[in-house]
Amino acid sequence: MRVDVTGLTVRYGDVTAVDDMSFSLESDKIYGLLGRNGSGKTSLMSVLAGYRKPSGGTVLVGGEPVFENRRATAGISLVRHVADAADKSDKISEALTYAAWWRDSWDARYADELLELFKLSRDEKIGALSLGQRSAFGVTIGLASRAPLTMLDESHLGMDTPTRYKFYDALLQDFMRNPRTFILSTHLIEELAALLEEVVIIDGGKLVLHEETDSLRSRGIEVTGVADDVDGFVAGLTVLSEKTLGRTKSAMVYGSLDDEQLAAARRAGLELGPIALQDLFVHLTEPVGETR
Ligand SMILES: Nc1ncnc2c1ncn2[C@@H]1O[C@H](COP(=O)(O)OP(=O)(O)OP(=O)(O)O)[C@@H](O)[C@H]1O
Repeated sequence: MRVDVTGLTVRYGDVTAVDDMSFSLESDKIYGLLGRNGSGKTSLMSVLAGYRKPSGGTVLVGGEPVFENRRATAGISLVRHVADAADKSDKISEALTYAAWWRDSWDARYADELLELFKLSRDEKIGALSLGQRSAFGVTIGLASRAPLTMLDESHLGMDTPTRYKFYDALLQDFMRNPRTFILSTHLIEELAALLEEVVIIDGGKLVLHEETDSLRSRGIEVTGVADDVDGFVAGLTVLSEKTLGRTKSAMVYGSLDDEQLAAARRAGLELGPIALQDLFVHLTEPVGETR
């Protein structure tokens, strides 16, 4: 499902959470939505889901405005950190019935498969679930909705590492079987990078960049080698982070290297690799003057 956002503004009283934002997302791709705390991710997704009326600008999903448009919102699923569609005293089975009622595209058999994958029982009360289990239940609702636009807001919260990887695998497998547009908001870009075709970074309610993940990686480079050689090589370059292990050092450098620099790196026996996206993200959203 295609998404077109033009001049979108979301205000809460005096607070501008989304500030004149414009971008378009194509159908059937997995997008990462990245932003620091309070950058406007949840506000943006709430408007895309039709939960909230924009204060200004337009949002079209599949070419249609979404606010108070039942036909458009039937094709959209937004799962926030907690299973907010469900009453905490509801059992999982009751919450699933509600989710199924709301969506034409709901796949009950797939929901059961996901419950089994995440080891969730239908008789469990939502309020009795741990944070990680609630997140897994949210993912179950999000994936089984099979909505043409599915948005998962920090859906990995509280999940342990094996569960997060189960979630990523399930999402990718289901995306390949049933392509649709996913927007995944996350702080764990490194873990998700293999899934994300494009990344949207926002900061202070503004769009910072919208770029293919591979092209984002080419904005920097990791330089590894003997510590003194690395230090000599990166002098004068923008270094985002450094790690030292014994005599070996790795430095994340922002920007690309020219042919001369590449040749110098080879001569010095330095290894060059892709930059850590997490470091790039921090750099691109770092307030001026802030150091880590
Ligand atoms: N209901 C509200 N009333 C007033 N201000 C709000 C409300 N919801 C969000 N805000 C403000 O809008 C801004 C954006 O918040 P939003 O929740 O959209 O950011 P976020 O990127 O999702 O944050 P996080 O990563 O911390 O969840 C913040 O300054 C926040 O304090």
